Amino acid sequence: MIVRYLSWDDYFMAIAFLSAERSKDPNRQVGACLVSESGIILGIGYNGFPRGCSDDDLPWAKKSLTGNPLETKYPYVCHAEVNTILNTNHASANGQRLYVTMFPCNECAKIIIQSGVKEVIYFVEKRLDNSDTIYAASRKLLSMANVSVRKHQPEMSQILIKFGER
Ligand SMILES: O=c1[nH]c(=O)n([C@H]2C[C@H](O)[C@@H](COP(=O)(O)O)O2)cc1CO
Ligand SMILES: [Zn+2]
Repeated sequence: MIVRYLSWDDYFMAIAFLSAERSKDPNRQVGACLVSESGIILGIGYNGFPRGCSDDDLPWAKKSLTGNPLETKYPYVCHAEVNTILNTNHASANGQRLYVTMFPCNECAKIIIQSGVKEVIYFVEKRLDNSDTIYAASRKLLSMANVSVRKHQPEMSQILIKFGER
C-alpha cells in the first residue's frame, strides 16, 4: 500500500493555514508557523487583537463611517507574523524559517529580520489597499538582510481533515 504523506513544506504551510482559521478578522485570516533549522515547530500564530483586549470592545471594521481611524481594526490588530514570533516556545536559534499564508508587510519584515529568521515562505501576495509601498519596503528590507523569500509550491492541492476513527 502506498502511504500518502505530506512534504515538510506542505506540512508547515498547512499548519499556518490551520492557525489562520482561528482568526476572528471577518475580512482576512492570516496564519504563520515558525520552524527551526531542524524542522521543529517553534511557534504558531494568527492575526488578532492583543491578549486581554476583547473583540467585544474593539472594531473589526476596515473603514469607519465617521472617518475616525480608531474605529477600524488597523491600530489594534497584531499581525500573524508578530504573534508567531512572540509566541515561540523555544529560545531563538539559527536558520529559522517562517511559513506565512500571506506575504509579510514591512513592519513584520523588521521583526522577522530582528528575530533572526533566515527564510520566509509565503503562500499568496495579496495587494491590500494602497499597499504597494509597504510590500516594496518589505521586500527591500528582507533582501538587504539576506532573508530568503520564496513562494510556496504546494505538492498537494488540498488537505482534508476528517474527525473520526483512524
Ligand atoms: O503582514 C500582515 N499580517 C497580518 O496578519 N495582517 C492582518 C492584519 C489584518 O487583520 C488583516 C488585513 O486586513 P485587510 O485585508 O482587511 O486590510 O491581515 C496583515 C498583514 C499585512 O500584509
Ligand atoms: Zn505585518
